[in-house]
Amino acid sequence: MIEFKGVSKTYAGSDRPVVNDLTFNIEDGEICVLVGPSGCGKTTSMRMVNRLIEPTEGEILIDGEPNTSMSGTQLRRKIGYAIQQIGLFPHRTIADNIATVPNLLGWDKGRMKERVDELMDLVGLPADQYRDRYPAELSGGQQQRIGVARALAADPPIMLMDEPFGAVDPITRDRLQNEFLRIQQDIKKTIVFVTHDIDEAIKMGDKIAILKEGGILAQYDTPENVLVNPASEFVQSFVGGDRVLKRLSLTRVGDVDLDPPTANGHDLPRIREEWTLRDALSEIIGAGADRGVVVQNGDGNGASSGTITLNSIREISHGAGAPRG
Ligand SMILES: Nc1ncnc2c1ncn2[C@@H]1O[C@H](COP(=O)(O)OP(=O)(O)OP(=O)(O)O)[C@@H](O)[C@H]1O
Repeated sequence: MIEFKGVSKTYAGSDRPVVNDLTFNIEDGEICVLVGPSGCGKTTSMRMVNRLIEPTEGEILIDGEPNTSMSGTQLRRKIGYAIQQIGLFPHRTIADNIATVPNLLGWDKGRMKERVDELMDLVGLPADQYRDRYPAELSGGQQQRIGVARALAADPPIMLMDEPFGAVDPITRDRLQNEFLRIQQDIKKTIVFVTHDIDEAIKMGDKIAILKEGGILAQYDTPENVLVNPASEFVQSFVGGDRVLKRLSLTRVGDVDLDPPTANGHDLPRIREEWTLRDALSEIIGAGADRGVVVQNGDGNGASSGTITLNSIREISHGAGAPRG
């Protein structure tokens, strides 16, 4: 667990904190997304975890121990770091880039090679094809995968990720996010993830910490609760007007109570169980129908497990209400 306890940061030469009295806990195996407008202190907050920046007040505990009591080597072993600018070394091969931290930790060559191959496989770039290339020979999306692999290299329990999928087009970004969520199901790291994009925060976060100007924590909650019960006008406007749609993108068709299969459903749109309600809504409306036939497997030809209607989607979306208090 990572615990922020009354953490503030005021940079030298300024009289105003950019991070102000942050107190919250990040549970093991969870992705906590720090999100908020530009300059609200997201990166500063994250970099205090691995002590690239020291707080002026308060402390950060990792598994109950203040991070100030840990050596540089201990912090590197415990905490991986992936950033938007990627920071791959241009004159080192992909394999050497990924092995940066194991190298610093003095791993032997065989163990390093094995780990590099395993990670390249994990992020979907076959080692025999890519290990000896240089960063400039990879696309932006491939470079970001390598950035993530490098951060994972020494198998740290904690990962800090600063806009790790920021510098690519929206489609590649969506793919990288999905891949990473799939990987996370297996590796279960404790992750601090910085983004300025609320949609990314809602998609990636088990919890979201919404910061506002001056580094003040506006709300810390699950994506669902942030959408349903925004704690203030600020959170409500930051989350945006299409909260109902965002909420629908949190729920999969397969997770809701369906109506029974219809007998004459040939003309109805096919809705896959793994789709989100938002995808289902768009497919049903696009087909000019009021319901769709839910099918079980990915190719759309599977057995029908039921019917989903516009009415039931509307009922589910009703939870998105006014701000609390
Ligand atoms: N080394 C520094 N010295 C002085 N001020 C700094 C320093 N680093 C950041 N700041 C200031 O602290 C504030 C918070 O910066 P930070 O990078 O943490 O914000 P952010 O929320 O990550 O922003 P962005 O989304 O734009 O990256 C900003 O006003 C920034 O100008």
